[in-house]
Amino acid sequence: MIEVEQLSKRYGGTLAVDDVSFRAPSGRVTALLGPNGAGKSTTLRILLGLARPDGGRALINGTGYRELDEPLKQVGALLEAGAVHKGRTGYQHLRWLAESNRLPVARVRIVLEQTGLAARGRTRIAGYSLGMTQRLGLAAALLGDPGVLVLDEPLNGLDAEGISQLRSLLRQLADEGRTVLVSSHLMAEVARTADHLVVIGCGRVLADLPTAELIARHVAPGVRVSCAEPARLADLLRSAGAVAQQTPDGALAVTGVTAAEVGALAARHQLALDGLSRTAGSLEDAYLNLLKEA
Ligand SMILES: Nc1ncnc2c1ncn2[C@@H]1O[C@H](COP(=O)(O)OP(=O)(O)OP(=O)(O)O)[C@@H](O)[C@H]1O
Repeated sequence: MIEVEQLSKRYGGTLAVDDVSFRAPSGRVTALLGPNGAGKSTTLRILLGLARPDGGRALINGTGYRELDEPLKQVGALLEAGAVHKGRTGYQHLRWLAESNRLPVARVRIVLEQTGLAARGRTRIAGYSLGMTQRLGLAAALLGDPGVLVLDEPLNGLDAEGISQLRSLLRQLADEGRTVLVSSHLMAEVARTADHLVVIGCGRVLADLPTAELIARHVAPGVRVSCAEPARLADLLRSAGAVAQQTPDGALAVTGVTAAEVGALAARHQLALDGLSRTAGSLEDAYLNLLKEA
């Protein structure tokens, strides 16, 4: 369990983290989501004892990181690609980490397997792609078999297959009862992985809610309509107070009116419709709306 309580941190004139509170319970994938510079890394660095807060506190299993017993067995962390010895192989790097932290060396093979690096364990890190370096960081985080995982932008550099594998791995780790906290600025990718979102912008919490609720609260369902005279229909819809935008395929994406109202308006003006359907708002739209509202 992770608890962040009224955390703040200032760097000169910048309030990087401004009274941030949230919880990440065990058994759940929680995403800390926000644009670049929102304060995600600073929050995670404080949580991991790498920066001191000006106010508030961040606890892991009820304790500050620096007070944890055998921290690597309790918390696995992936921060921005840290210092690794590029001349070593992935296997050697993890083995060195295990030995220097008194962790069982048998864990090395397990985490290489878990992160899809088993076939590249004997390759020098200098030859790793960004995605492979990211997997190696994740393998290092998992080495102590920790109950809490804190991963800063773990999706960065991964290709579609890597993202899908990471998603399954995070889900599995949470299903095993672990606490998984992931930061990202990529709404679409995170939404399919996380159960719960903590959205931050300019150092403040803008939303703290189940992923599914974000759509319901922050995006209006819309209508998709196509006809032979989209520009005319768009004018009519706008006069009726709706927001209508032409999509690349020539249809109109409309919000602010129901599908029935669009149908009735078209009928009144004798416009034949080719298609009319309701659309759900996308998470990406919900996220952008939320940031805009803030
Ligand atoms: N060590 C530092 N010294 C000065 N300013 C900093 C420092 N670390 C962060 N900041 C500033 O604090 C704010 C929050 O940065 P932070 O890195 O926490 O955001 P972020 O959400 O993680 O963004 P990104 O995705 O770009 O890393 C930014 O304005 C950043 O410039």
